[in-house]
Amino acid sequence: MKRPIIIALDFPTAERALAFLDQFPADLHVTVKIGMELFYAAGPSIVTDVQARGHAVFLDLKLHDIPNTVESAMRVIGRLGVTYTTVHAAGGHVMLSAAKRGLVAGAMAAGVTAPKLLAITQLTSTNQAILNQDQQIMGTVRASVVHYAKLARASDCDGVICSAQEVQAIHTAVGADFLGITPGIRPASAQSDDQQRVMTPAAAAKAGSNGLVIGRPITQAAEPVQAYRDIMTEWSN
Ligand SMILES: O=C(O)c1cc(=O)[nH]c(=O)n1[C@@H]1O[C@H](COP(=O)(O)O)[C@@H](O)[C@H]1O
Repeated sequence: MKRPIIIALDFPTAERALAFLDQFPADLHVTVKIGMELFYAAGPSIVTDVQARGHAVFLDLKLHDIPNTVESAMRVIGRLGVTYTTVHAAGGHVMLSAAKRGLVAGAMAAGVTAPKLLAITQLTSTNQAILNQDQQIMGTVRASVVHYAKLARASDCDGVICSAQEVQAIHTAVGADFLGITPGIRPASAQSDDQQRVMTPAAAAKAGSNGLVIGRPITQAAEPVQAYRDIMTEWSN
């Protein structure tokens, strides 16, 4: 399976997001992530606007609620024809299974392929201190991430979102066919920011990442298309 670079379209309006995206030649067929900021601002029409330009959509709404609510919301998302969507693994087995059920039912009703369901493990902004003190989860970040990956696999998810630092351990624990999609990607020269568990594109490729999620290193670059191409070169070599 092709390993995508997923551009996080973290913009406050549809106009800005689409103006940014329209710099990319249509034949590049980039995959873009629509997250909470853009979706809440622009509504579901932003999904069709991006799809109409020939790009695949990762709809990242990180659902985390009671199982019945998550299943109903996923039934709606399942109809949209997106390629990936997300749920928080911390919601537990019953909620994760309900999410999958809702997605499949929605996709079947609309006659589209069901999105791949990715469970958020520990956010890449979480470090050891946040895990142990704020979340009161003892043990290492890696152990918590691998635990959530096992839970996600047992709950019929297609993969997880994690740091590239944990991908190898996840593939060893639950199988190489389980997707480990990795944000927190930073070129070696980047300044530090809110991301805590970071890796370069080349290191993520070597670790076995199944796809990169990248926002600011592309969206805030002076030349976004060139930045995308440079990361693609590093990722594919
Ligand atoms: O679910 C995500 O996409 C996600 C999970 C995670 O653990 N860390 C993380 O950074 N993300 C998202 O990945 C993108 C990263 O953006 P940059 O930090 O700008 O590259 C943002 O849209 C985040 O919402």
